[in-house]
Amino acid sequence: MSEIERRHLVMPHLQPGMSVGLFGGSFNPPHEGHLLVASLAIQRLGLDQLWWLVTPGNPLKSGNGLAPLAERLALSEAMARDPRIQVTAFEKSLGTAYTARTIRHITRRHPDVHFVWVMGADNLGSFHRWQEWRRIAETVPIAVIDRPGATLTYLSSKAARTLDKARVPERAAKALPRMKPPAWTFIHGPRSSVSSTALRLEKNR
Ligand SMILES: Nc1ncnc2c1ncn2[C@@H]1O[C@H](COP(=O)(O)OP(=O)(O)OP(=O)(O)O)[C@@H](O)[C@H]1O
Ligand SMILES: O=C(O)c1ccc[n+]([C@@H]2O[C@H](COP(=O)([O-])O)[C@@H](O)[C@H]2O)c1
Repeated sequence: MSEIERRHLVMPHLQPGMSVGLFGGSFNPPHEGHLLVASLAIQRLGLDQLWWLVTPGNPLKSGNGLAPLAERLALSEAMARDPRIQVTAFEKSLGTAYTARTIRHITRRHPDVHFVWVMGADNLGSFHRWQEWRRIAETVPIAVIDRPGATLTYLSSKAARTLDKARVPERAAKALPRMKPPAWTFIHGPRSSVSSTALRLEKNR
């Protein structure tokens, strides 16, 4: 295992009462869109920390073309300069790529911290295919950040329809981390149309 992987296997340090965003992704590679989501979430949700959770591998994506974890970590570190952003790969040490298991582990270990799952609007469209997605929504509040091409996803996605009654207005976003789940909101703000897929295609051209 590389040195950078080893350094990122430990869960970041926390204090009781903190509000912490959990921003999971492949980051293959990380880009400006991720930074925009991170800063918007920190600002609008009033977060003390945002964990940039670099996944060992999205269970719904083929591993084809997935850069090594060490490379994705190094690029993420170089990009996320805000001290409130903690780049971590501790899911690898848990031996899971499933978000439900990650969240169960984190919330049991830190019952005195207010966690909120952060994801782009495109992920809301496939959220109902994630393992134990209902359990995730019952365990932590969720902030969905607008993304070009996915702005209206919340109208059509199975998860959004199922969780309709748990949706809170965007103006209540600051209170979201302390709300009893299920609770979710959709956050609008500056958008970026960058994607890792486009960057990989450009690189291989
Ligand atoms: N430009 C963006 N705007 C809003 N959310 C984004 C943006 N890019 C990525 N995200 C969100 O960041 C998280 C991690 O995404 P990921 O690392 O898969 O990047 P991606 O650009 O979507 O990658 P790929 O094109 O390979 O699917 C997801 O929740 C995704 O919705
Ligand atoms: O737990 C699942 O079943 C699951 C299915 C798809 C995606 N996820 C998680 O969603 C996050 C975003 O993944 P990605 O590849 O869209 O960046 C990342 O943390 C993945 O591990 C989780």
